[in-house]
Amino acid sequence: MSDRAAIALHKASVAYRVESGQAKQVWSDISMNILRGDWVAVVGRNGSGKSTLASVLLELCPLSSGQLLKDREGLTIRGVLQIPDTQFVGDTVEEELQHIPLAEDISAEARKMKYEEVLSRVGLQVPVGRLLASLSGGQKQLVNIAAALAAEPDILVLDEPTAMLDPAARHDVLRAVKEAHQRGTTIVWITHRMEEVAEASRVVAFGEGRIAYDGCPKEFFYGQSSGPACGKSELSQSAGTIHEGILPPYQRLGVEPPFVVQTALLLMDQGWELHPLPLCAEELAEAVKML
Ligand SMILES: Nc1ncnc2c1ncn2[C@@H]1O[C@H](COP(=O)(O)OP(=O)(O)OP(=O)(O)O)[C@@H](O)[C@H]1O
Repeated sequence: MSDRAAIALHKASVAYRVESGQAKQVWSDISMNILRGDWVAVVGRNGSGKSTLASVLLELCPLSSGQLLKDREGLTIRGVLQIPDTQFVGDTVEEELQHIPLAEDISAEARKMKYEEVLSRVGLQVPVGRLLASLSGGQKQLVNIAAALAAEPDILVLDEPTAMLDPAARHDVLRAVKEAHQRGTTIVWITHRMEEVAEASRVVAFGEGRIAYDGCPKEFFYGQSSGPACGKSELSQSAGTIHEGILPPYQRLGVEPPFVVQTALLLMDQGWELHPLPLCAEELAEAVKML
């Protein structure tokens, strides 16, 4: 485990028991360090093992072999799972927020105001006494995200947190997670939305039960043309990590790049040199201005 890692996997394998009673191997021999303060985007096709990573990090799924290592006792890890209802412990919004650290002598009124503030950080405005069963899927997901953020964990694991959200709510969640990251929370963000990868300092791509790519987002989308590879020495030690080859990693993994990258690649195909290589609309605008 690297000195800078908050949490690490060492030669980790996971097997699920299936109906026939046999074990189905999902990962084998995965090693990776998640560094303190990292923002890791986890990508890969359906069934490639991303949610299994969330479950392993949250200690909901045991390893069949290998180790999950933490940098210290008491490291706090919170997660937001794909299906919000599976995470609820209470019946009302308020009951989901009761673990938030607050002064013991706080008045009922101040407590209610604090809960409303926590919900408003992700743009959710519902009465705190509202029954969870009466919320929409996206609203339920926002309750879980608000609760996880308010706990101010050392590591926040988000499994497709924006899958059910409208664009405004996605924007609010991204802003709130960025603020948590700036305060020092390490982020592990599992996503199929490639535009969300732009926020990350690092991309880990799963493919066929192993880590198929571990590196920076620019290299993930632009391959060798992104310049010198970003520091990877401390990251994945997976024996199967792929970095060779001419095709950019996203193409080898069969995922579709975000619109900004698609536009940039078309411009580059037509002979334009872009600086910087854009991952977001602001960078694309900057690169186009320089042409
Ligand atoms: N509880 C379980 N029992 C048996 N097999 C499981 C279980 N959970 C997941 N699997 C299998 O493990 C593999 C990886 O599943 P996982 O949910 O980790 O993939 P994923 O990359 O998150 O997929 P998606 O993008 O569709 O959410 C799949 O083949 C899935 O069928």
